[in-house]
Amino acid sequence: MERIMGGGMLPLVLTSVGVLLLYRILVRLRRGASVHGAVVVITGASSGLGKECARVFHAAGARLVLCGRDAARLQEVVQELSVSPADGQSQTFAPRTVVFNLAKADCVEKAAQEILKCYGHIDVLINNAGISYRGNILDTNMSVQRDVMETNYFGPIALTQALLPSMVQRRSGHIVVISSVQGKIAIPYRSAYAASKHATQAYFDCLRAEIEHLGIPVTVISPGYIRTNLSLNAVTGDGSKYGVLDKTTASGWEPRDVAGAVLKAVRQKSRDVVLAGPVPTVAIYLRTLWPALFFKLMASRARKEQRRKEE
Ligand SMILES: NC(=O)C1=CN([C@@H]2O[C@H](COP(=O)(O)OP(=O)(O)OC[C@H]3O[C@@H](n4cnc5c(N)ncnc54)[C@H](OP(=O)(O)O)[C@@H]3O)[C@@H](O)[C@H]2O)C=CC1
Ligand SMILES: CCCCCCCCCCCCCCCC(=O)OCC(=O)COP(=O)(O)O
Repeated sequence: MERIMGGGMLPLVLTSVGVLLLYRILVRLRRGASVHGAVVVITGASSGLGKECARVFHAAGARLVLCGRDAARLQEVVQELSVSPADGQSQTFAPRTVVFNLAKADCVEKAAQEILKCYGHIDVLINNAGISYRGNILDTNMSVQRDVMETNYFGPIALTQALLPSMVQRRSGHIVVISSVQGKIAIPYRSAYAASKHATQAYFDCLRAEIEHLGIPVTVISPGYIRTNLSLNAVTGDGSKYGVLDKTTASGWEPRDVAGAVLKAVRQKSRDVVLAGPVPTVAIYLRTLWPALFFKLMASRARKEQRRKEE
């Protein structure tokens, strides 16, 4: 036995241990940084993707600050999380809540101070809250165009700018925004929504470049359809609620899976993530590489939708 260990076995054991260590290092690098104990702020945490993000970050041991307009719905999420299981060995923390309306400029600065008071600092800001829109530009009030911009663009950037100085001071933090495939391509009858998401993409791309040297990453996530209440809550051209669960939304990705991808993007500090199937992905490339064809396809889509409405 001794002869075997001294001769052929020892190098074999050492090589196996080396390979195992290398494998564990690679797995850890792929998984990225842990969020255990990290202070993670999530806007729009009362439903849909925000609520699922709350679930996965909570399970991973993050200290959450959940934001939304409705205190009672946020408390329901806190209750649900208090009985939801931790991910493996992680210790979990009871979430805090901050209630405010992102579309009201004068509320955001005060809310940012309240958020900072929860733990004294924040590690990750996930700008998730948003509303959608359905309408023909010809019949859409300017007030609706502005309102969608307030919720989807001005609110998130105001919150980001209010929280950023504390991250810069600590030279630590991470800004995430949930945009959409419609931040990369514009589809007909979604003008307010697509414009707000294009503006979001542009702002956070600028921010990424401006703060990279401070070690604060910026992640823009652009999902395709997700099975949430987004279309039910969408506004129409006259400001009334659309109130329909579209087929595209109902057959979209599971919010849980998208939230898992958000956690992965945070751990890996990804810069730009598109979470979509082959058709939207090809459409994004087409918009840049063959715009004339893309515009024809969009015009044809608009005509078809118009005919459907007239039938
Ligand atoms: N579902 C989809 O197909 C897709 C969604 N997205 C994006 O994902 C994000 C989450 O949407 P989703 O979960 O789908 O939709 P939901 O309608 O389920 O959730 C939207 C969330 O935003 C919050 N919110 C809306 N308006 C405001 C406001 N003025 N101030 C503060 N919070 C507000 C709502 O909270 P409350 O009403 O309680 O205040 C709610 O929690 C959005 O940015 C959306 O654009 C991107 C691609 C596809
Ligand atoms: C394989 C050949 C493909 C050729 C490309 C044809 C172009 C087809 C257009 C595809 C359009 C995709 C739109 C996707 C939109 C989307 O995923 O939006 C996500 C949302 O934010 C949903 O919000 P909404 O309120 O609109 O439901």
